[in-house]
Amino acid sequence: MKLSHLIELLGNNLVEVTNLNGKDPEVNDVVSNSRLLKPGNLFICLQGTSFDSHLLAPELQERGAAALIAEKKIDVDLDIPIIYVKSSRLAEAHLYMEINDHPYKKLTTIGVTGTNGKTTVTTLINHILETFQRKSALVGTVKNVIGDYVSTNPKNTTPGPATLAKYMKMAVEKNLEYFVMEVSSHGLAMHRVDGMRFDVAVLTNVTRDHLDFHASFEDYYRTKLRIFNLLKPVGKAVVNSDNVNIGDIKLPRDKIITYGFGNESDFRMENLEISRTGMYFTVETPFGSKHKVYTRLVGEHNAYNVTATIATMESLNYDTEHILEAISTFSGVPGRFEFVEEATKYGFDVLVDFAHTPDALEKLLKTAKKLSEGRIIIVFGAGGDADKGKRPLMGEIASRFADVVILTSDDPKKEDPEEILNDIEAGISKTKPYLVIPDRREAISVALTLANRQDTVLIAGRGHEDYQAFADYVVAFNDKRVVKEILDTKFRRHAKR
Ligand SMILES: CC(=O)N[C@H]1[C@@H](OP(=O)(O)OP(=O)(O)OC[C@H]2O[C@@H](n3ccc(=O)[nH]c3=O)[C@H](O)[C@@H]2O)O[C@H](CO)[C@@H](O)[C@@H]1O[C@H](C)C(=O)N[C@@H](C)C(=O)N[C@H](CCC(=O)O)C(=O)O
Ligand SMILES: Nc1ncnc2c1ncn2[C@@H]1O[C@H](COP(=O)(O)OP(=O)(O)OP(=O)(O)O)[C@@H](O)[C@H]1O
Repeated sequence: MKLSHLIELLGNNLVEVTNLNGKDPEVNDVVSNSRLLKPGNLFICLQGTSFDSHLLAPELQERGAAALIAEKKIDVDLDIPIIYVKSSRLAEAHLYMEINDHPYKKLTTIGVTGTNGKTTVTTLINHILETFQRKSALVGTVKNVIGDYVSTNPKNTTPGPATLAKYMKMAVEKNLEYFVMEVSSHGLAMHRVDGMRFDVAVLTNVTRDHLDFHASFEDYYRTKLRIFNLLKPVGKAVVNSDNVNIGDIKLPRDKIITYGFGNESDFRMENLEISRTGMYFTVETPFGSKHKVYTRLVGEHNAYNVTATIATMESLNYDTEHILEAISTFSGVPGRFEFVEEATKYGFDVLVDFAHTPDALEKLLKTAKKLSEGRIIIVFGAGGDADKGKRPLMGEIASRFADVVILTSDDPKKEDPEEILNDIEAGISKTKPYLVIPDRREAISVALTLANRQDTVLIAGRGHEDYQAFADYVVAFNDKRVVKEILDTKFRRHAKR
């Protein structure tokens, strides 16, 4: 394709074009990673979070780039055209979709954003679609599945524009019909999804997280709302109106479908009954029908996730009773409110959960308290290189709801694990027993040893993850596996008779 065609697509992102000299070179591909550059490519330079690829400009020309896109002045003499834009990331998002023939147009696209619940909702939607024998791709934190292509533990929850466009094109080539994806606030802020449009965009909730990246809670909240600028003309917004003020969404009311316990919700929940093995509740639809819902998921937060899913599927014209049948067979996402069944023979419960925000931790603790007849013992930490301000809040919540708190390492990354623990400890009430045991295996072992019959041990923060990342090394670690190993090899307590 001609460079002039790609320039036209930049719209008001375009600032100026230099070095064109009457030429209109042929461009054979678009690329933003220099390691992948081939002669004839249009290269997008951008100021990244750790690297500035504008600095590579002379090398890129030398290696045959047809032209460059830049968002900063390139102060070296080049012969190839330079297209200056306001935002290289925005250009990236649009151009990758263009060269992949806008695959989102051939798919029914569902994007789920929110602080918590994205993986649960996307996985449940995907499960329902599979039950209806619809072919669907799933993209998110735990895995990316596009037909027979599967990648586990992806680098990003929301892939960058190049990978996203590649996945969508793959989905079209594999004759898939749906594309269900998690949309993180980083993804929205970095324009990763700006080149595509959604048939349904879901907002599960916005509570404190990522304030290392976003300037303020307001900025984080507004970033989440940006997903609603990316709807297809037929698109619908599905919103938790108990948490989000729908007046903040700049869409006509008939484009917004709300859900919650509140009286004004379009999909209104009531009569929630929670047990260890699942929940029953009622959902009243905007059409006035009332439905009894059964789900194997546990916790009020999961009632929200299930109802978000019902609203989404209804908006795509699926029959409510069939949706509910499919929901009843969903066993959940690994590492989310997952019991380690091996512990029950000792008379106590062990639960692994991915709660790593104050809100998720509170929801987890409240649910566990409802279900447990004994004490709640919680083992948790906080991830490194991330929002530090949430740490004391998590400490405060843990000591408010749990009987015994054991602070340990989560995923310290480049931070000193002891400092992370100090940050959490600052929020802990000193009137309750708590321990600080940096080694996660040891912390879990102590929690299991302390557990009496009928107690519940919560191991929070790592969920399905099977590693812990430290400054210079990564260790294999999966909470559920470690619990089983400790019970199998070290536990000397008599099993329940
Ligand atoms: C901090 C951050 O978010 N970084 C993301 C960002 O990277 P970046 O573009 O800033 O990368 P960079 O290394 O500075 O490079 C800048 C540019 O130079 C190019 N480059 C770089 C080196 C080189 O030799 N040649 C070259 O051309 C790069 O291709 C890039 O275009 O854009 C990339 C593509 O979109 C992302 O993969 C990458 O995510 C990193 C891996 C990451 O860890 N991000 C986390 C914070 C994140 O995004 N998390 C959310 C989930 C959050 C949650 O809910 O918990 C997510 O959606 O994953
Ligand atoms: N609707 C919800 N409201 C509050 N907390 C929730 C909700 N759904 C799940 N959680 C909590 O968040 C944890 C992670 O759930 P899930 O993986 O579905 O969310 P997520 O948004 O994908 O998280 P992440 O982006 O960090 O991967 C769960 O283990 C649970 O503790």
